[in-house]
Amino acid sequence: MGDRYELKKPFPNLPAQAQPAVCRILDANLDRAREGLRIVEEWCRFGLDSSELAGECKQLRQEIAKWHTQDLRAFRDTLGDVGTDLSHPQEEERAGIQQLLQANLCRIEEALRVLEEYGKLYHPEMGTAFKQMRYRIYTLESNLLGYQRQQKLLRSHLYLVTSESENLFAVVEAALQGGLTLVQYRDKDADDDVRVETAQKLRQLCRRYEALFIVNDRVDLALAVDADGVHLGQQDLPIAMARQLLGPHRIIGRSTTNPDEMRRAIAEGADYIGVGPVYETPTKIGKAAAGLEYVRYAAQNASVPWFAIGGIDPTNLNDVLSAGAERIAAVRAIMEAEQPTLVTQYFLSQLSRLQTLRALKAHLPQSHVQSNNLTS
Ligand SMILES: Cc1ncc(COP(=O)(O)OP(=O)(O)O)c(N)n1
Ligand SMILES: Cc1ncsc1CCOP(=O)(O)O
Ligand SMILES: [Mg+2]
Repeated sequence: MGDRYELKKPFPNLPAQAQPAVCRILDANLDRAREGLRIVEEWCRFGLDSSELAGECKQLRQEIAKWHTQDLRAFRDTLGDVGTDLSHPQEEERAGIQQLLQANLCRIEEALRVLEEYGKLYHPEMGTAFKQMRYRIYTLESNLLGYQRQQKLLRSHLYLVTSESENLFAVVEAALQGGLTLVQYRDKDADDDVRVETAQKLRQLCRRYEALFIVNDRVDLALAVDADGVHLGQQDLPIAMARQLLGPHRIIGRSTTNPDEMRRAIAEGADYIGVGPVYETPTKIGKAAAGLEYVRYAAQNASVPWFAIGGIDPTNLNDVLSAGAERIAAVRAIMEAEQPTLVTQYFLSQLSRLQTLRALKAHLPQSHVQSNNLTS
């Protein structure tokens, strides 16, 4: 195909009086699809640094452009278009990047569907071409969502695992206000109807703050509420089985208490692992501490993001970080805090200070690190 699609035989069946309207529909939707793609492409390029996803958007834009011939543009009549003033209130406000992307992907899909249907009247090959492009958008959407999740996971250094609480939503929201980006819903006792309702509400809350939402133990519940992923312990479903059920783009985390479990979790495809319990904890009675030794082992050997967990609070955080942790998970320290926002901010500030220090150390000569006491 050249730069523009060659019109071998436009309008094989359509009466002449309907042709201008169809041309205007095609012209408007060719524009709409490309505009939407450009918006998604910019995020893939500048927000996610993904040349692969940006490249797919660009290719689709170029394929659409080939159909946008002069014949169709010639029918444009913007002044006479009764629809130019119609805008949806939701177009005026976007809660965040996720919503912006979702809205534009939806716009592209709608435009491609219109092009598929009306295109069949215009040219024998247009319907099939746009149907294929619509399926490519579905794939793009799913890859984009998966990529976004992985990026967010990489950027998350603090993980709140919830416990039953009368103030569950208020505490989680307070932590989100403090900058938390990763939440796990953990409830070992509630009935399923309560679990579904609670998970749905937490899911909504996390969405509002653009935080990842993970469900503990239950793949079915994670799917039912469209969670970003699931956390599985050693006694829960095998990772391969969970992956089959969840598809390629949701996050799967696995608990590990020793090097052997770590090796297996990573080999089986866990996206992240829990490392602990670092200290004995009343949140998990009867579970022996794996200790700081295991944290040191993880710092040297884990090849996926890992969260030190178990008994971590502001008083011992420094010991855990000194053992090499860059990510931590906590239940009581946040769920039972008088000021969950402040504790969250404290954890995050210490974790981010550590990252800065380690990045600095990696770029400075060793003599400078020692003489300026930049050890952590
Ligand atoms: C981040 C994280 N790490 C470890 C666990 C513990 O999971 P598991 O061993 O399955 O125990 P329960 O939480 O199910 O009691 C976790 N939940 N999160
Ligand atoms: C769920 C879990 N898995 C290992 S330790 C732990 C509980 C951590 O809770 P806390 O932060 O209150 O000690
Ligand atoms: Mg479990």
